[in-house]
Amino acid sequence: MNLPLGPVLPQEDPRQSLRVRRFLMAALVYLLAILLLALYVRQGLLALHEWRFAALVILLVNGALFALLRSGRNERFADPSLTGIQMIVVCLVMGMTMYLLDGGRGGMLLLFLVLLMFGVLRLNARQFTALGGFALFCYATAIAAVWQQRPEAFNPQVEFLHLAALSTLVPCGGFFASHVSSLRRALRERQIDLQRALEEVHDLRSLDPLTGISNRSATIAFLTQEMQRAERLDQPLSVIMIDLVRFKRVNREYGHPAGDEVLQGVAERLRRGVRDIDGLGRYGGEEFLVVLPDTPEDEANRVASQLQDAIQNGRFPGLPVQFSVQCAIGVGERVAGDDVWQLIERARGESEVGSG
Ligand SMILES: Nc1nc2c(ncn2[C@@H]2O[C@H](COP(=O)(O)OP(=O)(O)OP(=O)(O)O)[C@@H](O)[C@H]2O)c(=O)[nH]1
Repeated sequence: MNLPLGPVLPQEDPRQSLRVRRFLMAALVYLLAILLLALYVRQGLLALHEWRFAALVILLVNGALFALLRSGRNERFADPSLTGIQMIVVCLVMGMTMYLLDGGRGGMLLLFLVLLMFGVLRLNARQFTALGGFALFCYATAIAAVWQQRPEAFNPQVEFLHLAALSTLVPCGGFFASHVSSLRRALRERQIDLQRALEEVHDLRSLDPLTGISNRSATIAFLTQEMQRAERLDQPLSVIMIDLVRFKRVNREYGHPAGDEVLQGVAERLRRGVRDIDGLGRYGGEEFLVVLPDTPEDEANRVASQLQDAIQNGRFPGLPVQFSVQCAIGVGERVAGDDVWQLIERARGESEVGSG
C-alpha cells in the first residue's frame, strides 16, 4: 500500500527512509492501541484520566522517537534503526497499560504482540530472546502490582494463562528472528555478488581485455564528456594519437603472442606516462589515444614526446634486445565547434614517426 508519505520520509537516504517507514507502521499500531483503550474506558475497565495519561505517554514517546529518526540523530547510535530502544519502549508501555487496566488485558496483549513482532525484522534470535524475557518481566511486574494494589482487578487464572501465552512468544519469535536474520544475511551476500557482477559487466563493456586500459567506445565517451566540459569552462583540451609502425612485422617475425606482449607493454608505458585525470584507451589494433583535459597543444607535444621516448627506447619481452618498437605520434588541440572525430583526425594528420 502506497501512502502519500513524501514530506514525512527522508528522500535522500533510502535506508533512513525505510527506518522511518517502519517506525510509522509501528506508530499506526500505537494509534490503534489508543483507540482500543478508549473502548476500555467505555466498558468501565479504564478511567478516563488514566486513558488520557496512557495516550499522552504513547504520543510523547513516539514523538521523541520520530524526532530522533527524522533529524538523523539516530545515526549516532550503534544501531541506527533504534529497534532495540523501540522494543524496550513497547515493553514498558505494555507494562504501564496492563497495570492501568482493570480487566480485558488479553485484548491489549494481542496488540502489543504485534508491536513486539517488529523486532523480528531486525533482531537476531539471541536479541529477540532477551527482548521476550524483558517483555515477560514487564508484564509479570505490572500484574503483580495490580495483585498487590487492586486485588479485585486481578484474576489469577486468566493472568496465569496470559503469562503462559506470552511465554510461548519468546521461542516462536526467536525462531522467526533467526530465520529472518539468516534471510537478511543471504540477501546482503547476494547484493554484494550482484554489485561485483555489475562491476565486471562494466569492466567488460569499457576495458580492453588484452591491455586492461579503456576500449575504443569508453575512450570516445570520455573524450566526448571532456570536450563538453572544456567547451563549457572554456579550457584547452588536447589528444595524442599513437600508432605503432610496421606492427604487422612484429607479429609475422616474432609471433602473435610477442605482438600481444608489445601491446601490453606499450599500454603500461602510456599508463605510467599520463596523469590520473587523463584518459587512455586502445583506439584500434595497434593505435592508442590519450586525452589530456585542460592541456594546450605545446604542453601536449611535450607529453607526446616523452611517451614516444618511453615506447621507442623500451625493451619488450619476446623481442630481441636491439629491436626498437617505432611509433607515429600526432597531437591535436580542440578548437571551438570541433566534434570528437574532427579532433582525432587532426591529431592523426599531425602524426610523425619519432627518430628514436
Ligand atoms: N598481436 C596482436 N596483433 C594485433 C592485435 N590487434 C591488431 N593486431 C595486428 O596489428 C597489425 C596492424 O596492421 P596495420 O594496420 O597494417 O599496421 P602496421 O603493420 O603497423 O602498418 P603501419 O601502421 O602502416 O605502419 C595487424 O597485423 C594486426 O593483426 C592484437 O590484439 N594482438
